[in-house]
Amino acid sequence: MLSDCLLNNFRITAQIGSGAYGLVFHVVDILTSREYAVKTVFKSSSMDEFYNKNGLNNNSQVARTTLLQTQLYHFFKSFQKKLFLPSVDLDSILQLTESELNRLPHYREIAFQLKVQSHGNIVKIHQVLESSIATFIVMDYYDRDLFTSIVDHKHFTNDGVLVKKVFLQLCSALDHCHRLGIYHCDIKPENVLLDRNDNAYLCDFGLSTKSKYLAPNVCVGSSYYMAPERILYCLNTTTNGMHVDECCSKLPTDTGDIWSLGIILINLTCIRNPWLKAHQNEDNTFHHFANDNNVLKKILPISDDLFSVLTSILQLNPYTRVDIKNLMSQVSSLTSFTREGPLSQVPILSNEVYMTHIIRNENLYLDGSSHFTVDQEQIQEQQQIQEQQEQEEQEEQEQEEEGVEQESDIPSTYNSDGSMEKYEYTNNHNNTTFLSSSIDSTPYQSDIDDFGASKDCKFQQDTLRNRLLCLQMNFSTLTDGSNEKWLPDY
Ligand SMILES: Nc1ncnc2c1ncn2[C@@H]1O[C@H](COP(=O)(O)OP(=O)(O)OP(=O)(O)O)[C@@H](O)[C@H]1O
Repeated sequence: MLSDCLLNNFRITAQIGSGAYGLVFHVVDILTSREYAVKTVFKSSSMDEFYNKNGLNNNSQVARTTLLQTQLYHFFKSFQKKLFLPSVDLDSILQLTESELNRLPHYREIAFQLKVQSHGNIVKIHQVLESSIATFIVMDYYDRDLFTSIVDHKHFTNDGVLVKKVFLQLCSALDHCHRLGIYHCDIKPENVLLDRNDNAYLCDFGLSTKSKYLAPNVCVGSSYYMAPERILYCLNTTTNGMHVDECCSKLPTDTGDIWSLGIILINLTCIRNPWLKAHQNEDNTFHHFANDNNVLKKILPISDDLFSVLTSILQLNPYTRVDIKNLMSQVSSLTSFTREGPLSQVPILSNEVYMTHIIRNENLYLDGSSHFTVDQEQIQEQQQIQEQQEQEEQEEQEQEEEGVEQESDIPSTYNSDGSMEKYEYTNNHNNTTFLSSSIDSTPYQSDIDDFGASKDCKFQQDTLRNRLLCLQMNFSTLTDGSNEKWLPDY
């Protein structure tokens, strides 16, 4: 519908993605013939006006994409299909203060991505164009995402080095984000893009946050990949030989991302998800895993080596999860992913392979024993970041003490696209969790600073994800007989 529309020097060729408040287009620069992706984020005020004017209920997810397309079409049409828009200085976006970001919530995603995009495995933003109804984010374009590549193309089934490469690049990108104080919170294969040489690029910072800690049960992310403490925080959990303190009022955000990496590692090696959600009461498989993690070996064709890596990632206690550097070291040293088949033998990565194909622009390197060491420059950079974070935390604390109202940096900007189903959890004081389908337009309402309060939180479940097989079975039957019959073909 929008093909042949011109946005400055970019010709729109096709729509390649959609969200509740946004659409993603493939465009070609008519001056250089280079391809780009343009994410169009509609301003919530313009959306509300549009819905009200047309007497529409903005809760209908199915209708949303069409409405966004229609609104954009009319906008282009009123300018003879040629829009000439001013670009916003990228440095000025990086300088936006917390209160400015609260007034311009759709700029939060852009600001966070700009902050981390110097890493070679993060999608780069080139321009931000501003109009009255939407902001257009011009980014590098990649024609495959990791989900399609794993599930549809079966691209990783025969190539253990490729699994390591993509996984380690993703780890490296995430480590970079965490070192800069940005926590992605929506790590999943759909948010990892691949270039023609199978290099991975992390995208979609729409749910990312600067909060180093989140209250238990603050649900943020996509259900299959979400860490258990974001879904149902168990008091006095003692499973898997660990103990989560009952009094814990805040939990680290970074280790939630690490949990998601563990699920991606399972996707890459087994082409399946272990459970629909890490909820002990509502997910049978996860419930059994929480009582005995050896279940993973029964439900997945994984080698003992991979099992031990997964055990270090999928710790119920967020504080005992492996850190990213150790995880990278463990994965690069793995000699097998599965018990049988092409992934049952995988080479250990040499320093050279690691440096050339995996880390590229980073300062990390492997020493002879395959452990990561960090150079002096990196240590200094980390110290500076840590000092800056400590200063920010101190300022926040001072503000709190002075009674200044805290501003949450949980995104509250725009919805997920029609392909996602959203579910709302309300966790009350009795620790009873209700599940109800929600088509509310605001993804997250939690006040993250009010740790004591009951939490209203919502998270998304991508219906398309059902293409990735999930092991949902009658567990007594599983433990009864041969496991193989429960393993879907792949
Ligand atoms: N730079 C890009 N190159 C190619 N495709 C892209 C790019 N950015 C996004 N896409 C495509 O558009 C889809 C939606 O993009 P993105 O996830 O950033 O938007 P969103 O509105 O936040 O969606 P969601 O609600 O599903 O998270 C992606 O899954 C991907 O298929």
